[in-house]
Amino acid sequence: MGGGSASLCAGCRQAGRCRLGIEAVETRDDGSVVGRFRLGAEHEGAGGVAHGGSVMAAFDEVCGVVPWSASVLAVTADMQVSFRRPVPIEHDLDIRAWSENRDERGWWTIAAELLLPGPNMVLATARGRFVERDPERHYARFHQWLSERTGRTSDAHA
Ligand SMILES: CCCCCCCCCCCC(=O)SCCNC(=O)CCNC(=O)[C@H](O)C(C)(C)COP(=O)(O)OP(=O)(O)OC[C@H]1O[C@@H](n2cnc3c(N)ncnc32)[C@H](O)[C@@H]1OP(=O)(O)O
Repeated sequence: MGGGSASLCAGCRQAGRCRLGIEAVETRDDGSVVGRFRLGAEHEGAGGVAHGGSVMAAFDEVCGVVPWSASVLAVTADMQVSFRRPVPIEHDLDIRAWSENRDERGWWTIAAELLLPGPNMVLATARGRFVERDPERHYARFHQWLSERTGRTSDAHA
């Protein structure tokens, strides 16, 4: 994914828009990624402040673009988020994400910060580990695992 508008995940493709309000994702020459987005009223927790889970989803998405920009699918293994200031809804926001490490087993450590443009204030930070997966094998293995345990695959892929 180069500079310009964001590609959509499978769920958002069905909706025809990024439901997290991610408008543009740009990959820089150094491999870092900047996503500009705006959380709408449907992401309000209370008092004009975004729900923490929506902020975490935005971090997950933009961090996932870092390996994706290197033509690698890496799934989230874990992520820690620090909420430093309330995150406003209906406001331009930036997430900057970059790789801190990629080991020989295909584990990435990706760090990110959510900024309020203008004052350029850090509102939240994240650090997560992402694991490289062959997309075809990963999702085939998932469906097999699910059907072995439940007798059915996920409804979306039945
Ligand atoms: C177009 C625009 C895009 C836009 C591009 C933007 C991309 C955005 C990406 C966003 C990123 C995401 O949200 S990704 C979605 C959230 N993350 C996930 O779904 C990951 C779920 N977790 C896992 O699949 C696994 O635990 C891993 C891969 C994280 C860790 O695996 P590992 O440490 O290497 O070890 P491994 O032995 O392989 O697996 C650990 C245990 O998980 C099981 N396991 C591993 N893989 C699977 C699997 N596929 N299906 C079922 N089970 C599995 C193993 O059997 C084992 O069970 P046992 O022996 O212990 O019983």
